[in-house]
Amino acid sequence: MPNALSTVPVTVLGAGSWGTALAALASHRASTLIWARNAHSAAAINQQHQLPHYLPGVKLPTTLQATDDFARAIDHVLGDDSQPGLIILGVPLAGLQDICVRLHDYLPTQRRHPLYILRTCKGFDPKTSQLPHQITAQYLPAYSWLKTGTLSGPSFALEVAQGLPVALTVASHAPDLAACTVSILHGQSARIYSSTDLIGVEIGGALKNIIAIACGASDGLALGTNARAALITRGLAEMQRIGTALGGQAATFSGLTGLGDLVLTTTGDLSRNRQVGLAIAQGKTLDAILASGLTAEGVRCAQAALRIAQQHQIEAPITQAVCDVLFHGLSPMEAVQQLLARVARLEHSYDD
Ligand SMILES: NC(=O)C1=CN([C@@H]2O[C@H](COP(=O)(O)OP(=O)(O)OC[C@H]3O[C@@H](n4cnc5c(N)ncnc54)[C@H](OP(=O)(O)O)[C@@H]3O)[C@@H](O)[C@H]2O)C=CC1
Ligand SMILES: O=C(CO)COP(=O)(O)O
Repeated sequence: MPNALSTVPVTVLGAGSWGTALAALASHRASTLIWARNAHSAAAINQQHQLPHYLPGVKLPTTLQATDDFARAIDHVLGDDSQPGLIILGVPLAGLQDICVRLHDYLPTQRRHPLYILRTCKGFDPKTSQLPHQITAQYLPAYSWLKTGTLSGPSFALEVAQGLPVALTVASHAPDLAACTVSILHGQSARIYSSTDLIGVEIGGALKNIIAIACGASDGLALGTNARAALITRGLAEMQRIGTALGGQAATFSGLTGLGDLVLTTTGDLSRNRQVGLAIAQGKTLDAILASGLTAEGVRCAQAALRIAQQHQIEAPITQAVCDVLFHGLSPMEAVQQLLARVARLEHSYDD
C-alpha cells in the first residue's frame, strides 16, 4: 500500500550488483534512477533491462531508469524541494570517500525537506580503520536536513534481483530515515527491520567477510563441516568481542547483520569473500584472485580489523590467521595448525 514516504524519489549511486538489485526493488514503489559511472552499464539497463556482468540472467523492471550523468542523478532527488529524497550509495567501501566528495559539491546549503542517504558497503577503511558512517560523516556536510543510515544483512544481490525473499536491517539514529527505507523497500519480497546500533551493524558487516575467507579456505581444503561450524561459532565470538569493544551492542551480533550475514557469507557459494578462501586453498595467489576486479571487502579490511583488535588488546585468532595467509605467506594448512595449537581454555573465557 503506497504512503507519502514511498513516493519519494530514489537515486542509487553505483550500478554494480548490489546497487542494481536495490534499485530494482525500489523501482516497484518509487521513481528510481540509478547512476553508473560507465555509459555501457547505463545503456544496458535502459535498453536491454539487464546488467549481465553483475546480475546474469536477471530481467530488470522496465520502470528502472539509468544514467551516467551524475548531475541528473542528483537532480532526480533534489530537484523538487517539496518532498524528501533518498540516495542509496551502492559503491563498495573503496569508492565511498570518492562518492561523498563528489556528492558534497551538489548539495545545497539549505533544504526544506530531508535528504536521506543510505550506505550499503561493508568494511573498515584500510588506512584509517573508519567505519562507513564515520567516512560519510567526514566527507559529507553536517546539514540538519541531511540524514544518513546503513542498510545491511544477509543478502546476495543476485537472489534479491531475482525477487527471492530477504530480510535486512536499516540502522540509523534518524527514525524518519528508517521509516522511509521501510516504506520503499519493505513488503513483497523484502522484510526491513530497524536498529539504532550503527556501530554494531557496520562492524558485523565488516568482520563477517573475514570469517567467510577463513571458511572458504577450510572448505577448499576439505576440512569438513565440523571445522566450518567451529570457524563460524568462534568467528562470531571474535566479531562480538571486537564489536562490543568499539561500542556495538552484543545483541546486534546475533541478529541479521551479525550471525545472519555470517552464516550466509561463510556457507553460500555466491559470496566473493568465501570464493577468495576457496581459491587460496587451491594455491592461487591473492593477486591472481583479485585480478578480475572481484569485490571482496574482507581482503581490504582484514589488516584494519586486526589492528583494531590489537589496539584494544582483543584476541582475534581467526582474523590473525586470515591476515597471515593473505599477506604474510603462511599456508592455509599451517594456519589451521596454528589455530588448533592454541592453548585450551573455557569456551566463554572472555567477556563475550
Ligand atoms: N553483491 C552483494 O551481494 C552485496 C553487496 N553488498 C555490499 O555492497 C557494496 C557494493 O558491492 P557490489 O555491488 O557487490 O560490488 P560490485 O563489484 O558488484 O559493483 C561495484 C559498483 O560500484 C562501482 N564503483 C566502484 N568504485 C566506484 C567509485 N569510486 N565511484 C563510482 N562507482 C564506483 C562499480 O563501477 P564499474 O561497474 O564501472 O566498475 C560497480 O558498478 C559492497 O560494499 C558490498 O559489500 C552488500 C550486500 C550484498
Ligand atoms: O555481503 C554479502 C551478502 O550479505 C555479499 O557477500 P560477498 O561480498 O562476500 O559476496
